[in-house]
Amino acid sequence: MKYISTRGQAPVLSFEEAMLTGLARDGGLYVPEEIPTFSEDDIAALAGLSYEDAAFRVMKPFIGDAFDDREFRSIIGRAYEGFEHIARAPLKQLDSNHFLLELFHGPTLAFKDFAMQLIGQLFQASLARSGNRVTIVGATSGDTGSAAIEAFAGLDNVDVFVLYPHGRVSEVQRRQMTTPDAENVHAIALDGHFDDCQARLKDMFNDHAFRDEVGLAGVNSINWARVLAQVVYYFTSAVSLGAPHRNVSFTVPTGNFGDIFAGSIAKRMGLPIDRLVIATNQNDILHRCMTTGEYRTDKVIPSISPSMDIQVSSNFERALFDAYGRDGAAVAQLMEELKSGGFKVSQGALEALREDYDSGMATEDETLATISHIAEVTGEVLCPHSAVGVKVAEEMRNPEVPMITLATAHPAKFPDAVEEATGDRPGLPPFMASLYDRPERVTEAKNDLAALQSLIRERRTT
Ligand SMILES: Cc1ncc(COP(=O)(O)O)c(C=O)c1O
Ligand SMILES: N[C@@H](CCOP(=O)(O)O)C(=O)O
Repeated sequence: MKYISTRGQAPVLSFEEAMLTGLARDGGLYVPEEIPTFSEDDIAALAGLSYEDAAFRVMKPFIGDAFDDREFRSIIGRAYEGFEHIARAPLKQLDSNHFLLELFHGPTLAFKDFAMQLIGQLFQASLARSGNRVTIVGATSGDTGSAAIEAFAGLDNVDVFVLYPHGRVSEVQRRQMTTPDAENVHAIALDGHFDDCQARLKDMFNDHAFRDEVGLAGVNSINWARVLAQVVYYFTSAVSLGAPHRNVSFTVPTGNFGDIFAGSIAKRMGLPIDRLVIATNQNDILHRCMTTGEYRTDKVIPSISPSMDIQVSSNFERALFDAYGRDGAAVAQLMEELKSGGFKVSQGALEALREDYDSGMATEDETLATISHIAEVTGEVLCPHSAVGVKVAEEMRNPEVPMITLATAHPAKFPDAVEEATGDRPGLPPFMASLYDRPERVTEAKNDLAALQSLIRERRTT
């Protein structure tokens, strides 16, 4: 399996190389040259398997010979052993044909753990073999950063720097990033919003001298391995509702477009997905784009679902690459136009996007009302991101096709919003009980590339 860049000008890489490289050297994102397909029998054979066994079968065709089967199985086993739920990603029924896929039973209580725990193990195995050292820099609106710090804290051969928007993550998210005391992890509160963090991260990758000097690696969904690990739960959940003999749809609370893009990969592999619904909060650039064809950035408006307060949606580039017939030059041109505020998607590409995706948005009031209504009717307490998904799913769903909404974080990560909606403050699980008592360690930084690069050079232990 080979990986190519969405901008068509970077070296073609193997899985392991793409995983360690992060952003392609032409500024694009790596995608598989071809998507492997599963037959109906392959999909049916996933029924009844453990999450780990299903993960092995779904991911194996993408990794080639990077890890032998024994090693890959044992990496997967270690990645998911810390999850609190035996099913890893359990389904809950909300209504006759609406299901919630709970993705928050990992160590940092968000869907990011599914990929990050795996990547931590993959990096460790690969770096131990090569003896190389890397500096991981991540950009986060709250959940990727905590998951990355949890996955890489104390590991050999790796330093992790996480840029988060100062004052724009929840207290639980911040403490998850600032309280671990391992010397190789560093939380940086950037004076800006998430898009600034992600832009500086991409600037660092595009500064080839710097990336080579520090051995820069990425664990955002820039990294194909992140997307790949997220493909698995589309299969396990659809199969448990009757796939391949029954179609299902998914609604995905969306910001950086990695999670829903993983769903589109599952569909192209042969999983019978009827609709993939993009659900956004009031930062609704993706919904506006799907509706009008105009992708124009606007001011980020802080919301009660802060992890989705994103305007420059990184993985949309991967979807555009496919929608433009895998024309790297066309994608590079669009990304150039994005630097000055946005672009218009061609009619053909928009039609291609609409073949795969529907979209909807939830206002702040609708999000709160959904948390309150669902708690009252079903007893399920949603985090605000998941509530955005449930609200949009209810609007968009076809009663004939089961709808699965991804519940992307635990409500206890966003207790203020949940308390406002329900009157009850959700508590953290016992294993995180000391979070509020631990000392915090954080560096405040300006939104300035050179200053950030100096900070990373100074603090790196490797
Ligand atoms: C809780 C939560 N829900 C939804 C999203 C959106 O996911 P994606 O960025 O993959 O679209 C994020 C951020 O990634 C998140 O942290
Ligand atoms: N919502 C994310 C933003 C970064 O997304 P990623 O999937 O590219 O890592 C977060 O919580 O940090």
